[in-house]
Amino acid sequence: MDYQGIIEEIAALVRPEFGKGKVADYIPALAKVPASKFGIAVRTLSGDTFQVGDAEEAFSIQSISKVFALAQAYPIYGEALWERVGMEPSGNPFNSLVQLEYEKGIPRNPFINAGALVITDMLIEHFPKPKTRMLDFIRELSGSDDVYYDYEVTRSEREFGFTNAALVNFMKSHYNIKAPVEQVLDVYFHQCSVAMNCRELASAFLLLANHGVHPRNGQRILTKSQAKRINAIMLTCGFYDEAGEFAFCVGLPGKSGVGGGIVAVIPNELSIAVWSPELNEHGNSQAGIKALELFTTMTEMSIF
Ligand SMILES: NC(=O)CC[C@H](N)C(=O)O
Repeated sequence: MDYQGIIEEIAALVRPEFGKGKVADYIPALAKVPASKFGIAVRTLSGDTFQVGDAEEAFSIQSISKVFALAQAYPIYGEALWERVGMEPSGNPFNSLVQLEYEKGIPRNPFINAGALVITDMLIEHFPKPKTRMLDFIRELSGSDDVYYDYEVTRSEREFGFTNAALVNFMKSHYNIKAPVEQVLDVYFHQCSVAMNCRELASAFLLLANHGVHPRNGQRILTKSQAKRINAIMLTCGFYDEAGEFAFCVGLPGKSGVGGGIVAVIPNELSIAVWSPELNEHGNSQAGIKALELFTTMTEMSIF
């Protein structure tokens, strides 16, 4: 398959999407990123890399980090993890508060903010240095020591993190948060501010195309079943209240972030990362979704 030709064609075809979305500004540091950035990287399990545009430029991965957090917590807590967070799509925006009250402080899934904050709390309970461990884990998976915390973004998240603070406080009142509220927010804001590029992201997500085995050193990080389940949750919950449409148009498990990144996985084959900072009304990359839709259409590859 001529992946290089396909992604180059996609980079040209998505141009009309530019200007239709809006760069995230509720985290002020993200608003500074030029809207015109665009990159795609494809990594195959057979060891090839294909890339186009700004695929080597680091950006804020934001909620894509929720997958890395879950991939650390799941092997430690096993199925007990699901006692504190659910596995159902929320049908609500990523930072929604409403469901939490009806459902007594148990978030719907690990990819909305509330659920990710519970996973962060679990990582704090287990690891003496969860922030260092997060970075080490992502560096190990991506094979790149260049992955870093963008502290300007971390500060910006903290300064305007009132909704996340509300979520943690509410869950703490339901005893679903164990660590101090400030610590949970600190680790979570760091994890969201991880900066890396499309190539590194695509490399890291090969883990989930490879049934939980690190594709380069052969180390098993997740059981086959855990990898399947994380992919299932990416498919049903990875795009919040747009998860149905993403499955409908793209047909792959994936995860987005408000930095404009999206990573998707074709099990047994490849992973693909796209970056374009302008977001649609659901907080997902406008051109990124279009690019992935074109990718599965042109390659005729999806999980369905
Ligand atoms: N959807 C996202 O990428 C949101 C992440 C962001 N850091 C937040 O917590 O609001």
